[in-house]
Amino acid sequence: MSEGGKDGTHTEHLRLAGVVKGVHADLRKKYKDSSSFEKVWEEHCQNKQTLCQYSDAMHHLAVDHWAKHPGTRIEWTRDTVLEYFFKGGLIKQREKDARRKLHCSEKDDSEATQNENNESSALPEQNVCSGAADRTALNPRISSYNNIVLQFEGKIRLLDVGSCFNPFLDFEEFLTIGIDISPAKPSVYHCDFLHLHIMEPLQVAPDTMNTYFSSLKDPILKLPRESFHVLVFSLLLEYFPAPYQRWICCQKAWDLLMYDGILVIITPDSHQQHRNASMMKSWKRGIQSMGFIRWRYVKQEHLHCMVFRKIVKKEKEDNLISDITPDMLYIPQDFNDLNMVLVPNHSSESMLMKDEENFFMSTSLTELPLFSFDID
Ligand SMILES: C[S@@+](CC[C@H](N)C(=O)[O-])C[C@H]1O[C@@H](n2cnc3c(N)ncnc32)[C@H](O)[C@@H]1O
Repeated sequence: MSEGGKDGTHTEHLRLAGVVKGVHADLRKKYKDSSSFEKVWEEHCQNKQTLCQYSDAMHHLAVDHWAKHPGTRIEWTRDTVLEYFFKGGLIKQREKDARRKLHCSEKDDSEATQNENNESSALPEQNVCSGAADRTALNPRISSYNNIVLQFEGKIRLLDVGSCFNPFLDFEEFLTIGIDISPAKPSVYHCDFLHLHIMEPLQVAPDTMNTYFSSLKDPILKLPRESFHVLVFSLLLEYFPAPYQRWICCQKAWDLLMYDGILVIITPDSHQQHRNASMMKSWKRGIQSMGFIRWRYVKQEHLHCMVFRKIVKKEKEDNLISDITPDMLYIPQDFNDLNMVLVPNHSSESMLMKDEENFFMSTSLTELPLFSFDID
């Protein structure tokens, strides 16, 4: 490619990144200046021109500038989902659950009470010790708990929230439903996930379920509880200016997933892994308090990639006495006005966030993991 061509590509990359970051910055500013987020969000969703510019820019950024090589967040998600369901991931977790349950019952027999006043008492693994397995047997809503791994005559049902350009559609292992407030492709359904209504579960056979999801009507206003094997939030949560919106999204993910289903969260961060380690710990604790357990965490050069498995939710009382709040799903941009810098010659897109900057400016998101671990 000629120098002129490279320059042209670089300029276009900067322009697209500017559009995306400009929309994020504008939304955050309006949220900070307003007392009603609902109003800000409603106006945002009605601003079709801005939304279309954003989705078009995001689509081109992802397809023309980031995804020139294999190994993107999309491939990482696909490989990880397949590993979890088909290459022993889930089975190993179930074996660990069984061992833990055995260990807990042995412990219960030998020690009547041991006051463990430490952080681990807030972890969902303790659910198993505190009777969650019994609740699983008793609660009819949890009837799918033991079936999920056996139900794959069909495809893995995957709900891609904030899908934009439907990057998972072509993977034949998945029955993909892409939803977005502003789809960049006709195959993506219009849907505001924040206002999605959750219906009662469909009590039907898996193939009937798949037929149901293959014939959804646009826009999507409601979806049945406990019907997806996978939910994906790829570059979604940081779009929202308020932590409680991220919280609502994770709670809805829990509602929509089958037991043992997984929530994949991918969020940008171009710093070294340790820089925002406390933020990731906070996310982990907050999300786990909703009835998830983190199965995998990978830090790539520009991304945090997380997988949470849906387990039995803790009893409400546990959360009431704890310090769990939606603010745990914070991002640096929430309170870091110092991160705002003015970029000359970018007029309306001049408010750029340093924490987002390296990410959206990076030429490809294909780096190998810097850091990765499973839950134990
Ligand atoms: C940064 S883009 C990510 C696109 C794609 N997931 C990816 O990884 O490249 C964020 C997307 O989330 C969408 N979005 C934001 N809020 C949403 C909501 N409440 N419901 C559905 N989609 C939403 C935006 O329209 C945008 O397309």
